[in-house]
Amino acid sequence: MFNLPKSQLQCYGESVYCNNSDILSKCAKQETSLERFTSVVAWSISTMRPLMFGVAPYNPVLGETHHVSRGTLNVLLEQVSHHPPVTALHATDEKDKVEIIWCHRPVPKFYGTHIETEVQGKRQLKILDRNETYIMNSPNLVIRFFPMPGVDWLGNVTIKCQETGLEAELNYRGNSFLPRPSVHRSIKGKIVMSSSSKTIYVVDGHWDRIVTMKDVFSGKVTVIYNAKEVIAGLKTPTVNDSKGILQSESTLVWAEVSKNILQKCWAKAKEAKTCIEERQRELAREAKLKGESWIPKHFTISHSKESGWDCLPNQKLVCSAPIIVPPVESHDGGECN
Ligand SMILES: CC(C)CCC[C@@H](C)[C@H]1CC[C@H]2[C@@H]3CC=C4C[C@@H](O)CC[C@]4(C)[C@H]3CC[C@]12C
Repeated sequence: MFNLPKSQLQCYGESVYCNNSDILSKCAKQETSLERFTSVVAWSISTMRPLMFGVAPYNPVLGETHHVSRGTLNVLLEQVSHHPPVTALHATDEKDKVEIIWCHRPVPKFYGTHIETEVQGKRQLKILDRNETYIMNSPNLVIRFFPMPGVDWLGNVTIKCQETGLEAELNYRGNSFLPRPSVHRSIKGKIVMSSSSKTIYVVDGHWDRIVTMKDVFSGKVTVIYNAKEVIAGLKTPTVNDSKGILQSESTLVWAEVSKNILQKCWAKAKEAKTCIEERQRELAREAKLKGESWIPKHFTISHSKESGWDCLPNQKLVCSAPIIVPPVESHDGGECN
């Protein structure tokens, strides 16, 4: 398998900081709890993007970080464990008063025709002004080799807001054998009031195209998510202040490997990658000898058999980053608001 010239940390980060429309601030701005909830559902879908087959991001080294800002949204990721791999994400936006905390541990299972990676761990989105926390999970990632090569999201996602009692059940589906476009990358689900288990909206569509919701009382159908609008024409983050970049930053850690991949110098890329992995093994060996356990810089991690891995950010706010996502030009009359 070839490497994408970026790290897994960057892939996780992109799903938060690379949005064309302001789908995240919409979650905070909506007036009613039901509107906020449906916006959170749309945001959750926006983090599930189509991934490329045949290319994999780098496996992050322990302590690797990725720190990027987009407008007032500051995102910080850290690889808090290497064996097993655990990635933590913290993002805050002081203007919109939202906070995101993710803690993920991918667990791949190998089958003859595909690899199914369960993405364990939870995602939290907090709307601070309203004192609301939305807790959700990630679907599984399926890398299929046969009969049609492809990467897809599969399985169930639950989104819950305890404060308002609203809940969503989403089911990501795909083709198992027969290629049927209506099923391919489809998503079906419902939004319910958990106390009465009454369905309010039925969610239907395709996560790589359009997702709608239908009001079960009035029958009215509205588009809640349009993949094209949200993820088309995304901007690559750029370095704004090269002196401010941490030694542990993904773009710096993997710079040599990425440079060689982009120049198609495969042997050199491989050499640089082996070098990073060797150093990682060496550090792990030393730490083991000293009986030291690794302490992440930006998160406090906990682990239990029942609830798995959990990460709590050490800082209340993420500071602005030396790498920024350039603003989208709104030449067509502010389409992106
Ligand atoms: C055994 C080998 C081939 C498996 C390699 C799996 C790698 C490529 C998988 C494992 C977990 C995956 C990540 C799981 C969750 C997310 C969050 C989502 O919002 C964007 C994609 C992203 C960031 C995935 C990118 C690909 C990923 C890093």
